Amino acid sequence: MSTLTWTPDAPGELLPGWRAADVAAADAARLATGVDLMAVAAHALAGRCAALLRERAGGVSGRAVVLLVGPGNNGGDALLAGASLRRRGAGVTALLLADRAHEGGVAGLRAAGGRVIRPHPDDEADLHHAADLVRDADLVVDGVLGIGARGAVRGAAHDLLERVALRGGAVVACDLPSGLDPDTGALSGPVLPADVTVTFGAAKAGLLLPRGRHVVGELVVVDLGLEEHLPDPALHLVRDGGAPDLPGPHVAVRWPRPWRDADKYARGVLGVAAGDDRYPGAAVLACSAAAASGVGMVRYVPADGRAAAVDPVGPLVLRAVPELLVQPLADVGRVQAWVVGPGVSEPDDPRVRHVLEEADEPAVVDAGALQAAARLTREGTLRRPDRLLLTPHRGELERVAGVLGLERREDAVDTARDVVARTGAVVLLKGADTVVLTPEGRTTVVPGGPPWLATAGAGDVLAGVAGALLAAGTAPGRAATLAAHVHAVAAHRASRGGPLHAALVADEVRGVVADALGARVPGEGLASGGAPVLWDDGARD
Ligand SMILES: NC(=O)C1=CN([C@@H]2O[C@H](COP(=O)(O)OP(=O)(O)OC[C@H]3O[C@@H](n4cnc5c(N)ncnc54)[C@H](OP(=O)(O)O)[C@@H]3O)[C@@H](O)[C@H]2O)[C@@H](O)CC1
Ligand SMILES: [K+]
Repeated sequence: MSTLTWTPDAPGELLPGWRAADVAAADAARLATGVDLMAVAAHALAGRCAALLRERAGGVSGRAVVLLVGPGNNGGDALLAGASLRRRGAGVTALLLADRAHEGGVAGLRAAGGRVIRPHPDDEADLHHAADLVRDADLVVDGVLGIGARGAVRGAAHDLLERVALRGGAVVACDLPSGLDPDTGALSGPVLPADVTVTFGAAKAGLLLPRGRHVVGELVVVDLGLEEHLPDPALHLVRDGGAPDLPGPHVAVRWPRPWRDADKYARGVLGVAAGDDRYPGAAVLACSAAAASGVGMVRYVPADGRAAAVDPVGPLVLRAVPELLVQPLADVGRVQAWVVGPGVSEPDDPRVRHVLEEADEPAVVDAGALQAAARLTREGTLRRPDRLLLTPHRGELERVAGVLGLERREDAVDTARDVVARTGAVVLLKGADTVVLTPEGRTTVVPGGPPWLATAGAGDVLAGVAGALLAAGTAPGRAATLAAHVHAVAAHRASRGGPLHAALVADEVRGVVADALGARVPGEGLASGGAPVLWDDGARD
């Protein structure tokens, strides 16, 4: 479970993240206006450090603070914050871990009465002493590297971090945990996981991405007045409602809700082409989750064009969702969206061919239909990919990329981006966190469910929720983000810290959506007064 929160409480539902180069350019533009950004940054950093010391060590005065200082301005921030903490009575020691250090910062700390030590990188006794100081500190400020970092931390800082990485005391990262790539969140070398990361000007994308999130702790974004100098964000992170089991405002604002006299078609009719003799449960889970998400009706389409009377899966699905219709592909009535692929084991299943090559309705393409989508892309016969939402986990994504002949990438998010570019469909990449990427270039990170959610059938539930949203007219990118968030929140509820299974997650979906929408008056339609039934302003988030 991620502990990432952010303050000050952002008014929006989404936290934007930028690339380091964009933030550096905005920094430079803002600096040119004559503002002393480092002073503002250091002041905010010192304030958060003092608060953490009060929380964890009962005060600031007399507490031991160690600054890990690298060669650049990141170290300068830490030194100036250290000077401020020293003036508040803390004992502050700076460990200079590179061959140079920010001069103004060193002078500032010395003037305030702080101690400055430069451990020799090749001297075992020096490093040992430094490691002891770090271990005994009430608070460590990581100012080794910021957005100027290239690769893993090197030199004395590397050796020291390796020795102290598992210490238990409080850690505040200055701008970002050193060793975390500000753009991708990739961690290289030893990294000190932070209790709080105080980041300057704008959240860096890497702080919000799955690979980096778990070492960030609480994220504090310090306002440096960069807004007008920043381009569009590289990505967004969806926020929860204050705890992982509470849905965030994103859902309340965007979930489609029925108008007072909406009929079932207005609510959305979903075709579910899922499950077969080998995997009947996938159909049950997808249909249950769709029903729990507010779909108007589900038409379940059995394998092999079988009639309802002879299909063995139909009775199971009907037991779970008595109001649904079981209809063979040849007789299926009107639907507004599809879920295709969960529990489909035959690569040539006619249901897959129908949805991917003949249908025009939006579709969630999962599991057994993913490779077919890749193959049809290659053959140029995938019908209207802009209506499709592909929902692979990492392994499936690799296979899709393989079928598409894409170059191997180290980071799954990069692979997903390539798949989006090649197919023209939205991709929802499942993992510890979910990442949604759209052809318009929007990337949204949705904090994941508990680790217990890595369980058979979890993806079938997600597909059902997303399918219900597509049937209601929600655009694929937005449906993906909403479904992933509701799914993760439902999983937190189902788990309550313990094991879960997919059917329990499906059971929680209805309550999560109801809680998210609870503030609205039932039957009154949309606060926005928009489209009569369900709304979608076309935004692709
Ligand atoms: N700009 C502004 O207005 C503001 C900036 N602010 C602050 O400045 C920070 C950016 O500062 P910065 O540009 O000096 O970069 P920073 O990350 O401190 O270090 C770069 C140095 O590290 C070195 N180095 C690189 N990789 C390395 C490695 N793996 N292992 C070891 N060394 C490595 C690299 O050396 P090089 O490799 O280039 O020889 C270079 O000397 C930013 O994060 C924020 O905290 C705030 O005060 C707000 C206003
Ligand atoms: K840092």
